[in-house]
Amino acid sequence: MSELSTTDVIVIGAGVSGLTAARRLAQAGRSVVVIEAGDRVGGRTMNLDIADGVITEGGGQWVGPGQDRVLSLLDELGLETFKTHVDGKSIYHRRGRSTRYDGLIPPLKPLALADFAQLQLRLERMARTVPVDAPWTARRARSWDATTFGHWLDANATTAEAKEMFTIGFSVTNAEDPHSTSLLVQLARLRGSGGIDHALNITDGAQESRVVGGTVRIAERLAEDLGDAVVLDSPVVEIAHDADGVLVRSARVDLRADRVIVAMSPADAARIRVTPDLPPRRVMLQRSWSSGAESKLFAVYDRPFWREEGLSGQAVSDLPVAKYVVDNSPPDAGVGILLTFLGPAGPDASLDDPAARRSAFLDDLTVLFGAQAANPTAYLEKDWTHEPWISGCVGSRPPGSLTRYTDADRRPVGRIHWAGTETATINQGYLDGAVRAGERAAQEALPSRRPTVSV
Ligand SMILES: Cc1cc2nc3c(=O)[nH]c(=O)nc-3n(C[C@H](O)[C@H](O)[C@H](O)COP(=O)(O)OP(=O)(O)OC[C@H]3O[C@@H](n4cnc5c(N)ncnc54)[C@H](O)[C@@H]3O)c2cc1C
Repeated sequence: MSELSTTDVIVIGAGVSGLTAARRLAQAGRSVVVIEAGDRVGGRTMNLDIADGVITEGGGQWVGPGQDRVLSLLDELGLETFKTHVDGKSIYHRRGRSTRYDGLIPPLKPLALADFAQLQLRLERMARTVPVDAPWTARRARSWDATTFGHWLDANATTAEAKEMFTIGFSVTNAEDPHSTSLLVQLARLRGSGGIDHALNITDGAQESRVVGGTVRIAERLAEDLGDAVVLDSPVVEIAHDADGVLVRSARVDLRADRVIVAMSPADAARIRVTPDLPPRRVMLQRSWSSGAESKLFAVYDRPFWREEGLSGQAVSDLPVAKYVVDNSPPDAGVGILLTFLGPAGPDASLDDPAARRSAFLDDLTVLFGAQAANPTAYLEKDWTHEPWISGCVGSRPPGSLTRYTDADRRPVGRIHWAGTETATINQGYLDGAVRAGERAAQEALPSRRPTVSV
């Protein structure tokens, strides 16, 4: 155990949010220490190695227009982006039939297309009435928070095909079953992130670009600049706070500071003991936060062979595993990578077996892209339900939480401030939300000075 020392601000969690907060505080002349439980920085961003410097992203990977704070941070850190590959025809596969199409919108049947449009129109009209900073004050907040997005879809979709489209889009972008998220939460997210087209699209949307070298480079670059101020392998177990300062106890260091920023999802913050107790609103929010269960599955080929056939690599289907597929090849296309998202964990227990999952994914890819897809040179998976310090993918609030616990996600408790993408009002759940939350928490903690009185 190292000697007890002091700093202006302690940041707990070396994900994008915590490291951004630390950078802004250091830039403002504050001393800061970042304490991370794991043996690496980046949190929900990480690279998976394929071979010889070729990587793919196991966690968050895309950035897009409107995500101004993360785009500006990328510039500041000298990191470059490249466009997600979209050239060529995409595949829509439903009920045993594949259709190739150009552009963004899969060729749904005319009735389903009209249904999709009316659902989108209604959702966006409802979202416009939800104040992004205080969704619980919307006129219909109580009734929208009493139901789930999935139940709303069940009641308002008139075609199975349009409902399927929304379910696939929702599950991929939210890592959750639509029946577990409050409708009000979903409306607030739509309001804060540019609407449905923006959420679903590659071009002009949230999936437009990737970071050269992987998004984990953001955290790595931030940590490089912070140097020794980042302590790894040191899970924080307790925060003690009073009017004079905070004391943070972790596996490798105990530190005093004027303020602390907890930069992680509320579900993960629940593991840290706080004395005196947090307000019940905050405790209940943390306990009820549901983390998303989502895995990323990658099939790697010696080249993106589908491009030679005029295909973009993008597919939307009703197949068991590959419901949404995208070309995730590196910028030089030195290898070809097809990516799909699996989850939330569903009732199909056969997919619990890794070998069965791999084989079901490759079967689906073969249906979509032909026999060459059956024999990848490598297969990789990243499952976010087995991380020791991260309880899952981006999650959300169940019905009732937003109207009951309102802003307990980000309201400071004494000298404790909250960051993490889940506390953002704009682009919540995205990397951009993580940056915004870190910058907001740093701003709150700016009045900090080194504590002179012990806790
Ligand atoms: C599969 C997947 C796909 C995604 N796709 C995208 C995408 O394409 N685009 C996009 O914008 N976003 C995407 N996201 C979301 C994005 O990755 C997150 O919004 C962002 O990385 C969250 O950063 P954060 O700093 O808020 O939290 P985290 O990255 O979770 O950081 C929290 C840190 O706190 C640490 N910690 C936890 N407990 C303790 C403790 N007791 N003591 C010390 N440290 C602790 C954790 O180890 C972690 O490092 C995706 C996420 C996943 C998982």
